[in-house]
Amino acid sequence: MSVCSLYRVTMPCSCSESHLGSCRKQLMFCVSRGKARRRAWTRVSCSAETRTVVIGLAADSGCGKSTFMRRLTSVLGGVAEPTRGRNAYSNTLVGDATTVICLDDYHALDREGRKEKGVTALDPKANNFDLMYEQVRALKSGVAVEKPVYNHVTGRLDPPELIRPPNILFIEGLHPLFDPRIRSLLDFSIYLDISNEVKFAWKIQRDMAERGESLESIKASIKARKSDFDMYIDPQKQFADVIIEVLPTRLIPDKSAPEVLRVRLVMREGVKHFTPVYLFDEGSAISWTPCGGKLSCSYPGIRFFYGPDTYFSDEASVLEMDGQFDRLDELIYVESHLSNLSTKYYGEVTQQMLKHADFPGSNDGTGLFQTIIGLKIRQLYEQIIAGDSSHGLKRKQLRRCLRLSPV
Ligand SMILES: Nc1ncnc2c1ncn2[C@@H]1O[C@H](COP(=O)(O)OP(=O)(O)OP(=O)(O)O)[C@@H](O)[C@H]1O
Ligand SMILES: O=C(CO)[C@H](O)[C@H](O)COP(=O)(O)O
Repeated sequence: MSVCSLYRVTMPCSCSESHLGSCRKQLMFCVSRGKARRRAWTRVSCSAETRTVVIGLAADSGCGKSTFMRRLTSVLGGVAEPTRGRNAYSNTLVGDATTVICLDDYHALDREGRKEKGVTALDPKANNFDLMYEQVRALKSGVAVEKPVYNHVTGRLDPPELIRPPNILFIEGLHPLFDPRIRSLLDFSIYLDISNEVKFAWKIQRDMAERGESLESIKASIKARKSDFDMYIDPQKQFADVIIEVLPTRLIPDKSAPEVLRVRLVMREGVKHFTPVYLFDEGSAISWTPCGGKLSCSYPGIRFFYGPDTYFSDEASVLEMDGQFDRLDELIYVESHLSNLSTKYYGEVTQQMLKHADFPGSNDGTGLFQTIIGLKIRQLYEQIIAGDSSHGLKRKQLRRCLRLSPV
């Protein structure tokens, strides 16, 4: 009887039962005289995959990126927290499955340098796109990086921090969609398009109430950034897969009331792993005023609209919500009329919204659409990983990526 050496092979497989993990199977087999004799599947384990999915979130400063990120990381499992350890001024958030890096960290000119050269942080000259590209590319391929840290308190660059590749990497900031090399690394992209009236209202609320700035200085800062915003930030929306537009309501005639919002979720057609959400009937144009016995609406009420549209000459679907909810638990009524939500169980959108009822925008379309995008990103991630796994099962590829180790 020949002596048999035992080998173990680890290979990917699909893992529907896992939340955000992926599945690895181990095959034990016995080799004698160069031939595999006996084999047995030994273990199926759900574990973090090395594949990093990269999502870009672009918006001007004070447009709700951090608030959006808090919702997203909650939907994706876990709370994203500041990186523990060395730098208290780190801008990075690390969660169980996600890492959020803020692209302010790639400012090539610090506050003093920008002042000397007379440029704003929105100007590409003030940012190091080569390094941004190299580091996002490294993380996407599973390699940790030493990322710079821009310190918003001192206005200087601090010593770099170590960033390990997560399951999902969010790059948020002023320019995630600016450089074509970086755009090519993104699996999905979002642009927050906040109208001037609303941006102004949010900025006043934050910078006056929380940071003690004067109304005059806020106005001056918005004015000083306006031309660079129009030139370098706003055009990025043409490259986004999904755009969330936030505008004043149309429900109150002759008044731009930024406290009541009309929010439009623009979803480009044909985006890989993303199916647009629809109301009642896919592809139809529908206007819906749901305020009746099942949804309490005080003045000025709520109006939904859904229909096909074009965005920068591309086909898109738009879902719009104007107005605000009185009672968040009644959102289930709206949720039950929406399709393609990528929920895992009935009422998941409502449950997520109730969980974070204290976040800004929870009673209007901003919170609702951010939550839906979170669920869509979760599905996108799972589909990408499942795709990798089933490809991994193809024999030729499998041979290339097998890790063969004697037991
Ligand atoms: N959906 C919303 N509804 C109402 N207010 C909001 C909403 N989102 C954000 N805000 C408010 O706007 C202000 C800016 O939000 P946030 O800090 O999330 O923006 P940001 O884009 O991360 O800003 P920065 O880039 O300057 O750090 C905050 O005061 C926040 O409460
Ligand atoms: O636009 C910004 C962030 O999105 C900031 O203005 C930019 O990062 C510069 O920061 P600071 O004003 O703290 O020097």
